[in-house]
Amino acid sequence: MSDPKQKLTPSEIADAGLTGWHLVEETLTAQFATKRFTTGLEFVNRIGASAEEADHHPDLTLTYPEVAVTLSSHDVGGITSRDIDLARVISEHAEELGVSPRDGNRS
Ligand SMILES: C[C@H](O)[C@H](O)[C@H]1CNC2=NC(N)=NC(=O)C2=N1
Repeated sequence: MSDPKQKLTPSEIADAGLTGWHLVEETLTAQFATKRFTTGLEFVNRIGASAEEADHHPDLTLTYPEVAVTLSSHDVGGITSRDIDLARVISEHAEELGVSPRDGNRS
């Protein structure tokens, strides 16, 4: 899982063991229950900063009371280690803010 340009297989993605993230049509998606709009906004800002740092960018939807995240690597048309790494960072931000993934299923 080290080559950031290598498209990962569904089983490699499952092996990453990401809680709350789901494989949907070549993307990795998660919904986080934020309870308050301002918490969602802070969550989105932290994700944005990490995305800039990584130079890898998710699709984000901020609503009340949820933030939806979709990750994929546009250049290869699928999921790479860049998405897995960013998903982990996003899950860490969620934990720090007390934001929980909508369910605990693994992808
Ligand atoms: C040059 C720069 O690294 C690329 O354009 C990056 C920027 N952010 C990106 N984000 C995502 N999700 N996929 C990409 O292929 C991508 N490419």
